Amino acid sequence: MAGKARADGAQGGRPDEPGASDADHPGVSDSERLLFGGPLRYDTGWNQHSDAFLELNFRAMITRLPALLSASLRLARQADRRATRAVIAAETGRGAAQAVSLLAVNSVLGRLLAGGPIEDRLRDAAPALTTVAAVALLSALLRAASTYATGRLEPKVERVATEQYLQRAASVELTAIEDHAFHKLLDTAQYGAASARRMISYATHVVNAMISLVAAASVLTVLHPALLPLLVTMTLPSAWSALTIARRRYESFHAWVQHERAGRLLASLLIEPEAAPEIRVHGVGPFLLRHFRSMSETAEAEQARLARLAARTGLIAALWTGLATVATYATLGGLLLTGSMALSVAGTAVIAIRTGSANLDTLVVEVNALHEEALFVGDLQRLHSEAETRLIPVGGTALPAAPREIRFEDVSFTYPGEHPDSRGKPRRPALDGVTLTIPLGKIVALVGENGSGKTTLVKLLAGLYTPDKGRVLWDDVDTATADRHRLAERIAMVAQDFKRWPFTARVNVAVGRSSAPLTENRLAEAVREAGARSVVADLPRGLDTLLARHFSGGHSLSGGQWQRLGIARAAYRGGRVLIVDEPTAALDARAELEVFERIRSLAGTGQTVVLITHRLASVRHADLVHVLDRGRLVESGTPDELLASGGVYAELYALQAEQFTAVAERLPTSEAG
Ligand SMILES: Nc1ncnc2c1ncn2[C@@H]1O[C@H](COP(=O)(O)OP(=O)(O)OP(=O)(O)O)[C@@H](O)[C@H]1O
Repeated sequence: MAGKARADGAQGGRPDEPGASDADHPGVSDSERLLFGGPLRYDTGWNQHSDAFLELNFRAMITRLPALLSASLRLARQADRRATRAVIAAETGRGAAQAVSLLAVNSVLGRLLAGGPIEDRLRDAAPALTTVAAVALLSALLRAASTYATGRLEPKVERVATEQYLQRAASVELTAIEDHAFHKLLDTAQYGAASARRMISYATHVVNAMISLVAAASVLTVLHPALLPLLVTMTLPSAWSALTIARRRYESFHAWVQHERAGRLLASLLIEPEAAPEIRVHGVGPFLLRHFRSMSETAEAEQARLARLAARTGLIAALWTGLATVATYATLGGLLLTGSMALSVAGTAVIAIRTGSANLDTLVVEVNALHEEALFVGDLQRLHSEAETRLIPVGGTALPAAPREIRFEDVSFTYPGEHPDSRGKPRRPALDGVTLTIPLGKIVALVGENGSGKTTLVKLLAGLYTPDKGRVLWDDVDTATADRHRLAERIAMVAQDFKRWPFTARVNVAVGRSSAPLTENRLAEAVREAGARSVVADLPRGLDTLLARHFSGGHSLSGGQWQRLGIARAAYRGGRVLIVDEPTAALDARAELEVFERIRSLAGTGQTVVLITHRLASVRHADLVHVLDRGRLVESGTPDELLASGGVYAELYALQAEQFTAVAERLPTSEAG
């Protein structure tokens, strides 16, 4: 199945069913076959998920409903208690008003169809008629009250649900965010907040329809017990059809959510400024557009499949309802003909049947809509419970106030999941039995070829991951049991791909310590320390320049300028341990020297610097160098010791030095030429 559009389709036309050939799937267009593993094998890499399918059946849907309903009630109460109470009271009142109204109509009909002069009959019916009018007025007032309270409640519910969603997303471990299954849950659950909002009005309609239905059903039972089951038979088919269609839609949504996300990503790639140069120079536009169209066409085929099934289900239900309606009215006719029912009672029965079946229809439609929304709110709840198990722990052992060293003891770490290029083969460990020491207050450099595990090591150091095996110790305190928030407070990090926030330059620096109020002096000092003063001076509005080019008034920075702001951010944070991953990759030669000079002076102030760099000439001022190779520590020592030992470091150093020597040797010749 590798290289095919796994789980990017739904049942029927789904391209991910085991053992199915492409020919079985009319939903998969030729271009998509190319995208996901045809002759060109232009696999964009989004098709590697195979989720366990949802277990949904009719009974499960019904039994889950109360729990989901109460969840939405809980949300509503969290959002606004008073408005929730007002909605419940108004809807209950409206339902009761309908029951009273039906009974009053029954009484009106009874009086009008009784014997005696018409004046007397009208006079007798007058109180009941007044009740009908009063109840109608009350009902209108309650409806207005409910509309107002619901309108107030809905946006609040959405806000509370969204906040809970975002809060969960921000407080889980990095491994959860990087886990594709959890990410899919984040994807689907984002619709839960809007669904929770919509559930409120559906829930009010359900409450209202249920009470009205109970009223109509009670009146019918009193009139004749045979009429009630017939009413139920009339409405069951629409219930079945609506729930079946909803279930299919939901299943399809789950199967296609990744596809949909990929489609949106393709569309956004076509318009994002960062991709624009390459799209034009490499002509990537038509490629992306072709795949966007192919993905959209596949999604359209799924929509068509759902529509076809919905039409068929609707037809079957309509046939069934028609037969039940005929049976109901035939029964009523039979009762009249045999004299088992008076004409006035039959009149009320017709009204009750019409009201009852209208209520049942409403109930079915609203319960169905409620159920559909509840399924998405259910995703939100699943996210909450899943996030609960993956939260960054709060509290823990205190770290020593003035530790001497950080020690990695036989640390191994493997990224979760399979190796992306191999079928079912587990990933190789990114770190494998690493034992090393980081003395605090010194400059420690991590060196090694691409993929040797340097970034992974500093992520473990920062507490972003915990080791699968071994320990990371601050003196004698194991970071696995330490207070993670306190640990993070001691770390400042300029990651390789540090975030370029679409905010002002000021915020981009101060976000390094967003929990404390912004201090201008500290900010100026951080900008100076990072050598970013010239960068800020060149900005049209200095620190207040918006660094988001696609916004009006936005400005863009070069990679090197950004890098200095990143360093300023870490300096502003002022953690005890400063981790810098490739700090000079985008800097010119002069800036590089300057940055290393500053990094050295930071160590002079007692800050520990953990430096990852490929520029070995810059490492010569480090107090200690650890060399990694394929996840293992292969050498440790001062730069001079490592050069003298003639190992991996010396070899890499010689390779870099050779390049300069070769160029230097060629220079006079080329100048002469
Ligand atoms: N988030 C991740 N998920 C899965 N595998 C990862 C992840 N990050 C890194 N890896 C894998 O872990 C191994 C070590 O990567 P790491 O980024 O630590 O190396 P590095 O020494 O910092 O490389 P470079 O010098 O290129 O930055 C690599 O094989 C890489 O593919």
